[in-house]
Parts: sequence; C-alpha cells; structure tokens
Amino acid sequence: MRLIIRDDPTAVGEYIGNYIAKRINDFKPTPEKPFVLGLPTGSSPIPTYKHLIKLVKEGSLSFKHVVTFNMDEYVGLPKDHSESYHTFMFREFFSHIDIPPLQVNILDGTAKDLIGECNAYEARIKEFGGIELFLGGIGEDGHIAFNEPGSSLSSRTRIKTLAYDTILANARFFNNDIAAVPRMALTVGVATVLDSREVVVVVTGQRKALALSKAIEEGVNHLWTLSALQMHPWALIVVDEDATAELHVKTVKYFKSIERVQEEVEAMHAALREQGVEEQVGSME
Ligand SMILES: N[C@@H]1[C@@H](O)[C@H](O)[C@@H](COP(=O)(O)O)O[C@@H]1O
Repeated sequence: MRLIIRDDPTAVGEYIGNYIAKRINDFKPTPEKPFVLGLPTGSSPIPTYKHLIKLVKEGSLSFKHVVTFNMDEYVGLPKDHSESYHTFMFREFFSHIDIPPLQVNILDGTAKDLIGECNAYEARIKEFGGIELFLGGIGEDGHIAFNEPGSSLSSRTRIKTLAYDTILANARFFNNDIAAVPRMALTVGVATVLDSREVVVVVTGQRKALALSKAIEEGVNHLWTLSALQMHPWALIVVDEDATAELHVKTVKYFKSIERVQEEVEAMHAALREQGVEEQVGSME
C-alpha cells in the first residue's frame, strides 16, 4: 500500500479529487463501459467531493458515464431523512455534478427484506463488472464502511450492528441524541472492498491517528478492519499531518520518500494498463 501525507484536509481532498478525476478520464468511460466508483459518507470525504464538484463545474471531469455504489446506509432511516446517507450523498455531491440519478446505487435501509437487499447489491456490483475504484473513509475504531471491529475479513454486503463507539461518534449528526442514532446499518463487506481493483482511503484528524497506526504498522487484524487493505494489491491511503500523530517517524519518512517516485510508478501503471497487463500492475505495489 502507499501512504500519501498532505498538510491538511483541504489538501487531502484536492489530492484525492485530482487522483479520481485522472482515473476516470484515463478510463474514457462510455455508456457501454462505465467507470464504476465506490463512495463513502462522513465528514472526511467532503473536501474530496468539493474538489470533484469544482472539476465538473470547470468542465475537466464528467460523471455522465460513471456508476456509483455507496458503502453503507443506516437501517430504518427513510431515504429522505436528513441524516440518511442517501440524503447526505445528494446534498454533498450528486446534486452538484452531472451524474444521472439512475446510475447512483445506495443500499436501502428500509427494504422489507434486508438480506435480499444486501445480496442484490452484491449481484448488481458484479453485473457492472466489479468496482474500479473504491473510495473509503474510516471510523475512529478503524472500521471501513461499517465493518466494525470483529467483522470477518471475508465479509460481503450485510446487516451490521453498530459498535457503541460508532453510535457515540455519530450522535453529533443526531443533535447529540444517542438514542436517535440507528443501531444497525447495511454495509458492503471487507471482501467487497478488497474485490475492487483499486482502493483509496481518506483519513484525516488526530481522532483517527491510532486507527491509522494499527492499520499500517501492525498486522492484518479483524479488530481494525482497515488493516485488511494490507492484502490489497493496489491500495492508497491519503492522510493529513494530524492523522500521522501515532505513526513512527521512520514510517512517515519512508512513505514520504517513496512518494517522490510515485509519478514514475503511475506512468508505468498507465502504460501497462494500456497494454492490458492488469495482473502485473497489481503486483508492483
Ligand atoms: N459508516 C461511516 C464510515 O463509512 C465513515 O468512514 C465514518 C467516518 O466518518 P467521519 O469522516 O465523519 O469521521 O463514518 C461512518 O461510520
């Protein structure tokens, strides 16, 4: 995996926004071959969404041929609830870009058959040939999507009971009323994320520092589900300085030094992809 460190959340958002824009533009998506993008909610990806919106408004990026799959949704919140992830995504992103709403996929936390909803979501991802790039965020306990500590690292889209820490952390969106935070969510699994061809994760703020160090300096562990990214051949974590607070100085120095050659590696990846040599692209990480 690679770790990119930027000064602050705005610079992180610009970096990831430009990165995703380049991926989409290089892919040259068409109606027959759309770019399939996985997306998260939370405050961390907001600067990225802001930057992507700016690129669309400037005309250097389009989502006309992009299909999206969101990571998760609360169980029991109607789509039009102010704190549903559905509302969040349209408010913060989709209603400001040129994506046709039919190309947006978000789990329905009010479905009568929640298990059927999860299975259909996995099937739909497969129908589109899998996810090209999954953008993710993490919780303070290192969860990716809503894959709370103890989640199976081979999990698929399913119903998940939220950890008490997550309920506490998310109470800020429910007027600090812990009782108002849903107890369950539908979430893509760790394996769903790992199946995507590329994973990019945004981690900002000191609150996430312990989770970041556990995920990249220690072993793969179901208690910090982000650590499963160590098994992915093409994973990138983009963080701000605050999020590095618990990392060893040598870890930070190492990743900063390898960033210098990143552009060359990128150019090499692009050339290999054009030749259709996908497998080798992965094993270069
Ligand atoms: N299910 C979401 C996660 O997908 C997200 O990564 C996390 C972080 O939120 P924030 O970026 O606001 O810290 O919030 C929720 O738990």
